[in-house]
Amino acid sequence: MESGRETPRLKVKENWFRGVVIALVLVWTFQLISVIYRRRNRLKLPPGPPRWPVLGNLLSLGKMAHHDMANLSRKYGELMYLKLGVVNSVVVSSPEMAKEFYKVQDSVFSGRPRGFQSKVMFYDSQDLILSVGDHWRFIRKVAAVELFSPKRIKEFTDARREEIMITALQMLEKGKAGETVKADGVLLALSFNNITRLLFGKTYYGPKATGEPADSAEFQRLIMANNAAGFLVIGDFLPFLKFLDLGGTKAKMRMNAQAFDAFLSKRLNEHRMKGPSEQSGIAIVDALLQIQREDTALTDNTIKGLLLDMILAGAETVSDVKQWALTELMRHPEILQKVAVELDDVVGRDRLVEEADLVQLTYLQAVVKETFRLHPVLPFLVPHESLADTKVAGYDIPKGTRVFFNTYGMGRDPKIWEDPLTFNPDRFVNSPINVKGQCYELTPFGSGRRICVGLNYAMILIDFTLAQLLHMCELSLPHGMKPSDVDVEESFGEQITVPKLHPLEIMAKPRLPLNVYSEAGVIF
Ligand code: HEM
Repeated sequence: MESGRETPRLKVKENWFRGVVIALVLVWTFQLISVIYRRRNRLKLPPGPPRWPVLGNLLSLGKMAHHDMANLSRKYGELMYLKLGVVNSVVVSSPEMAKEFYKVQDSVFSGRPRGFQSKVMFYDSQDLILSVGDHWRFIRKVAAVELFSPKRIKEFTDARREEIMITALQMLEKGKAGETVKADGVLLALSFNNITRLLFGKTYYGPKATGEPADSAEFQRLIMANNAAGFLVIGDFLPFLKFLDLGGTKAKMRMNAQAFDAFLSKRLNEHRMKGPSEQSGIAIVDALLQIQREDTALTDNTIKGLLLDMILAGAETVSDVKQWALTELMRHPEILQKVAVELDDVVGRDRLVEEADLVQLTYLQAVVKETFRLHPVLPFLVPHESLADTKVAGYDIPKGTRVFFNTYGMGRDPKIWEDPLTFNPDRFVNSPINVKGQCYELTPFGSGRRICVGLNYAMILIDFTLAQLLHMCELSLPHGMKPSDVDVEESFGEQITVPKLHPLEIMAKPRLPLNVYSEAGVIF
């Protein structure tokens, strides 16, 4: 007896069994591949550029992906297919086609892609921007009804005015000392202060920040670290490279996710302990905690995800739009002059702008629309994903297809706009086109059921800041610089936004009688 050792017969049997299993796996894999292959071949996909094996069209998109998408779709048409690694994608480039996705098949295309970032940073897509299905419906309702209702937005009017005054004062003080300001810095600080004041009742930027200095330093560090990390993870497109961490993006995202989570958990704990303060509106975090007390489906992770959405989606977008608008105004003194004339007609020179004036500032609104058209800060919006197999314009769109709305290309398309490269707000004067998702040639906030939930709030921030700054301040360029020297170079790549590459530099001087400032508490 050879106890503890295998007999030759047993070994033969085992090898035979292994062989059969391997053969079966191979046959099954082969069958699966051929089924997928046959199915793909049967599909009638929209036209698109030739694809490389494995990489597909990944190499067709460079650093300025929105330029490449716009150029390619000029060649391949209003519905273009791109294969980004393993990800089926379509690019939508005409108002008619956008309507098909946003309206006719809104529910089919209401999904969002998932990836490494949504998993580690956004609580496995438990936030609002990245969630789908019933969970999305639940938070969307909370956000639309409880957080961004007209009543709630109005409650924060005083807070918005105060924050804009702080910015105007800062600019005027610099101007008095003969110094210019970099618009990106002051506008970004203003946007983050507006958002965090809405969310937590505190501000974390600038000398007048009301948050603890350590919290302010951490918040600012996190914003910079998040931008530095980027948003693209190659393994989301080429799964066989999932084990790699090119450029350390995944490690950076994990670290940022932990630090954001710690920051947000601290805010939740503080507000749980203190309860709401009603100084100027109930902070959104208090409103969410109140809802949580009545409906436990609103978990801490969902609340934190939603707060993170608003921090990351609602500040840089708003400040980038304002900077692009000011840039175009400084390049076009005749348009700036028309804005000033309107402000003096509507508001006069013996008081400051109030939010109630905005509805009458129709030329300024046209300037903002023209800014959205020529400089969309989200050039292909936030991608959607199809939740089922479907057909569009006779083409097959498989389930899981990513949808990019080519707003950059559409905004510059001569088939849609006359003289599209010229900044001309007059095209929107007496025009029915608005940015509320009903006019598919101009959808900077998207459209349909997933339209930006912060749209009305964002528009007030943009219009009010521009109106107030342009009414209070005489803006000029640095000494020796001509309007034609102001560049419109874009940068792309940090997150999915397109800010101005070189910050706009401006000098602010008072343009109203000095008593108007002192009566409003702005002393410089
Ligand atoms: C100029 C400023 C802004 C622009 C251009 C913008 C644009 C967008 C776009 C294009 C989408 C996706 C729409 C779609 O999928 O069809 C979106 C979604 C969203 N935005 Fe904004 N946004 C801005 C400001 C804000 C602000 C101020 C907030 C909140 C404080 C906000 C919060 C959100 C959220 C939570 C979503 C996800 C909605 C959902 O998926 O159901 N955004 N935004």
